[in-house]
Amino acid sequence: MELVKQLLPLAIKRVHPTVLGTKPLSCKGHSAVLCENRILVVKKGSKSDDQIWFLEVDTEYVRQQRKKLGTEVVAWSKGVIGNAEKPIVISGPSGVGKGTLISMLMKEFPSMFGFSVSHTTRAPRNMEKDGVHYHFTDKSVMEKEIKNGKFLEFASVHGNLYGTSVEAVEVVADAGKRCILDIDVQGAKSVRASSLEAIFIFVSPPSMEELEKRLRDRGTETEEQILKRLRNAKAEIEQGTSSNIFDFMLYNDKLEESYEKLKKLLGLDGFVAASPKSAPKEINLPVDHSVSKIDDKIIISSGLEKETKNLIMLDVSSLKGGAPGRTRGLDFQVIGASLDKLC
Ligand SMILES: Nc1ncnc2c1ncn2[C@@H]1O[C@H](COP(=O)(O)OP(=O)(O)OP(=O)(O)O)[C@@H](O)[C@H]1O
Ligand SMILES: Nc1nc2c(ncn2[C@@H]2O[C@H](COP(=O)(O)O)[C@@H](O)[C@H]2O)c(=O)[nH]1
Repeated sequence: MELVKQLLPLAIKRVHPTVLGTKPLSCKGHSAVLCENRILVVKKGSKSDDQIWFLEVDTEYVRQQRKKLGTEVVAWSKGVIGNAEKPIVISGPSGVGKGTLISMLMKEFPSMFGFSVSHTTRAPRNMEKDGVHYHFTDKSVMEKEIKNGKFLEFASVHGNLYGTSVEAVEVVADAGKRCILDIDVQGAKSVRASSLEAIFIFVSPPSMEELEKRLRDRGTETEEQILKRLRNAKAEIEQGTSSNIFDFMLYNDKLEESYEKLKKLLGLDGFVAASPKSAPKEINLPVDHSVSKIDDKIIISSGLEKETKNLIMLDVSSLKGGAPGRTRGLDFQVIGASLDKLC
């Protein structure tokens, strides 16, 4: 009822809110039901991985963005089946080995992790591919997109803009994978302050001398850029090790040992990468259906006569996450042909 009170004046005044998040593609119709601070939308005739969407109207993220953008805001978040775990934010000074550790993880567990491809205004390095390593972008374009609320976080790092778009995180969740973000300390601080639940790891070098050696040996930066990155590294290490942004510190001395420690803190030590993923329970919702809500349960019913009704239940209390990004943990239960059990 509170949400209706909030939405009604907007509808009467014909307020056009800023719409954040990727919008659902059009479909043959939809049903919708109010769930506290968001509207659950069931698309008709869509594929099983694109049936449930949430239009967030008064969630923490929406309130934050409303304040930040100074306009009315709503945000889309797609419901994804299964329970992919929280994203992982990996931070640390340039050259410490974040990218190397992430590549090792993605190589060993390709079906488990997906990389959040950031936007940047810096020029591509020799081997870097647009859309794979970064989305290489013009400064003016990126600044406009920042104003339009496209980014979960952004920062000016070593003289260039870098940012994580909401879409970059959503693409990974859609693939049913756990998202890894490689971002600087300012970015980690912004994500920590946002409503995206994540775990935060700070990678630190054995010494400044070793950090400098790694940066120089990598051979990707000019002398001027190396010196700038090393100057910034001191402040980043100070912030990373003294603030309460990070859940874990990872000391990257010997690479293989550090990788084993990383796997341990992610609960992956002894995990057999080839073990089959438990298949998520997919249900094709009927095209003709109605949706209702009983306490925390959403009931999707099809069939006209009471005796022939097919009932599918979704427990909204077990949902996790939401905008920015996907709403995880959709779990449908076929509960047969009677509502009596629930009432
Ligand atoms: N434990 C290690 N011991 C020695 N060399 C390492 C170690 N970890 C990474 N390196 C090397 O250090 C260099 C920098 O690593 P990497 O590119 O992964 O750093 P990064 O933290 O991702 O840097 P940036 O933030 O600039 O992207 C690479 O050449 C890599 O091979
Ligand atoms: N705040 C953000 N920082 C980012 C993002 N993507 C990368 N980075 C950080 O930038 C530096 C430099 O990266 P490089 O590729 O130029 O060497 C490094 O510390 C990255 O972690 C981002 O989206 N947001």
